[in-house]
Amino acid sequence: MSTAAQTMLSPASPFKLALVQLAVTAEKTHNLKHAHDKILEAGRNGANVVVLPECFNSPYGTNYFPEYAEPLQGPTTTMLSQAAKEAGVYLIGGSFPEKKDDIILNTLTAYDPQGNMIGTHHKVHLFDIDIPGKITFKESDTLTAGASLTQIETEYGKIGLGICYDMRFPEMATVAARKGCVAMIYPGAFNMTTGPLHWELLQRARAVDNQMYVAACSPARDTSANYHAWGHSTIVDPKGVVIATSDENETIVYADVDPEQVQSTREFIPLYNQRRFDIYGDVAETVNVDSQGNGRKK
Ligand SMILES: O=C(O)CCC(=O)C(=O)O
Repeated sequence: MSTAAQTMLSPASPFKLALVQLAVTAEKTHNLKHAHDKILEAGRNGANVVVLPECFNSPYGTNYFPEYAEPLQGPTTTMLSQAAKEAGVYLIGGSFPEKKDDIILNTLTAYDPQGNMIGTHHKVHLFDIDIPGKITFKESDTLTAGASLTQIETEYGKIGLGICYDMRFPEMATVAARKGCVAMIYPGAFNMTTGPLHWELLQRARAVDNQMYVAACSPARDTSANYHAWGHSTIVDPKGVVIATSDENETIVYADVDPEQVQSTREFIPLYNQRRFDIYGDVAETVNVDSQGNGRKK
């Protein structure tokens, strides 16, 4: 292990990662209780870090966001904090529509095993696409985008966070990797058009580019809902190999994450230390905006 690569990684130890591919309904109270039960189940099965899907407390759809939105301190984060503490796990609590003054954000909150909130991420790239005859979706109709990147510190090392469409923007994962994260984790909810095309490919791409673990956690597919999630929650290792995945049904996907794999991958194929920042600059240095957008390059 070269010193240069070692110093870029935060102190880290192996952990068991669990992705809860939750069956989400239109009933918020039920979703919260069900998510709570599944977090505890993952904890009983030995998980150290548990992840929920994007928009786990409401159906996914721009029309639902205003109806289900709640303040940051509300029933959803109360449940998440309690569940993290009861299960004794780090919890990357999916996302929910957060009402903040007169705007709605797609918000991810993360907790330590004592139930303290240790990070929030507001989806930075809103899902606005139009594939004629297939899917049209415009999150920006009701949501406001976040303006900063988020990495959390855990006893297992640093973890970078994004939400779904954020996965398509490679800079986010690259910044996280260069800031010493061992994994990039995305609660997400791809669909039946882009899911089969890109869901796994994007995760493998982010993993192989950055030589880090990448995981994405989807809701289970509900064919009676308006939006049919792709499912297939997946964990990819730093070599780009899928080490755990699923179909579209409710399940919990588990894998062991070993930060040593990040180090050895970077040693065998030393991209990490071969970057030519003298030619194109270091994205981790140039992208450093706070929640107000200060620091953004003009
Ligand atoms: O990027 C995609 O294809 C899907 C993104 C998405 O569903 C989302 O951001 O919620």
